[in-house]
Amino acid sequence: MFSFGKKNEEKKDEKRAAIANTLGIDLGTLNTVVAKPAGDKFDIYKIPSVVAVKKEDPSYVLAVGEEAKMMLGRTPEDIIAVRPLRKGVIESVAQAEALLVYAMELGAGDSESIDRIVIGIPGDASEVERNAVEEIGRKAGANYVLVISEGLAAAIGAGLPIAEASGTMVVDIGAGSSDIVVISLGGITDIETIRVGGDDIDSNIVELVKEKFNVEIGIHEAEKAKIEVGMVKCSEDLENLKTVVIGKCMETNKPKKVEIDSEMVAEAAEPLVKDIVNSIAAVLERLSPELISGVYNKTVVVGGTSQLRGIKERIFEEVGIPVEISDDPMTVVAKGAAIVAAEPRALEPEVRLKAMK
Ligand SMILES: Nc1ncnc2c1ncn2[C@@H]1O[C@H](COP(=O)(O)OP(=O)(O)OP(=O)(O)O)[C@@H](O)[C@H]1O
Repeated sequence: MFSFGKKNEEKKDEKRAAIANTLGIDLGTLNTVVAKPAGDKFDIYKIPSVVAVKKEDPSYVLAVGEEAKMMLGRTPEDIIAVRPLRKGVIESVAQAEALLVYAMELGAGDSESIDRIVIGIPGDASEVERNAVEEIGRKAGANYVLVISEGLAAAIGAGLPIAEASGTMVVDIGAGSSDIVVISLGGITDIETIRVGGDDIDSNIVELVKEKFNVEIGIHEAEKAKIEVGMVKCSEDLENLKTVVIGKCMETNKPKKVEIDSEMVAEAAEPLVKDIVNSIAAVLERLSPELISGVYNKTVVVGGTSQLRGIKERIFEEVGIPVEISDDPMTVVAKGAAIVAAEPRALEPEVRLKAMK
């Protein structure tokens, strides 16, 4: 692909054509994000990671993405709407393939086909899981499929100095899994993955509402409340916001309004927050002193759950690292993957060495 010795214009045309047929994909538990390089920007497509299938034959896919999401919990008896990934892991290969084919079609747009895709998956994915995703990518029609850690993709997408020897860190708090990744010289030097994320906050909110008000609310209502008023415990005096959700009274079975406030969300988020700070602390314990100043100077938090108020303050209070919250937390992984797809040599050793000179 990168044939040296050709005339500059020829090389540029080749590169443009190659980039037009590349995609970066963040195959997420909740959302699948597709980034397609377009000049020096990206076209972004966001798809709910949901497929609707026949109950009798779960490999028979009826709808994907937004259309399937509308069916979650509301489907007729013979149809079920499911998420192909759970906690960042593929649960059904046939359903994940349908999701990926849809994502690739959306990303391909007018291009006839997609040559190269790079897919971000959780950092602790096993060899079997990695191979399964690669296989799905090839089955979905890509000639070249590379699977990389979401954390590394996020660092590249966030523009962190990954090639430098001084080190940098990414904390990616997603829906079903979270990664803490230390990167230096273009490669991962340490990683801690926990299979928890924003989804766990939602189910904790459902439980708390049941306990406190004897009312059952849907998981979507819980997520909506979390996004509207969410915060985490920290020493900063954050405003206690309030919102109202409707659930089913467990005594009367009638609809009942309940108020959810920021403090309740913070309580629901506490187990996840503790897991995150403990994982960062574990990484810091293992961190070489050569990398500590790089990590201190440049740690970025990405992923949808990074948007909870107070997370930046809480991490600093607990582990002493000043972090930056990405202003683009939900698309950086796909963007980073797209950069690697368009320029696979971004990860090659000679590029890392060059970056050291
Ligand atoms: N403003 C917000 N405040 C708090 N949480 C949010 C906000 N917006 C989205 N989220 C949460 O972020 C999570 C989705 O984030 P993201 O898209 O990064 O995850 P994912 O890539 O699908 O999951 P994973 O990386 O675990 O596979 C969900 O739990 C969602 O509820």
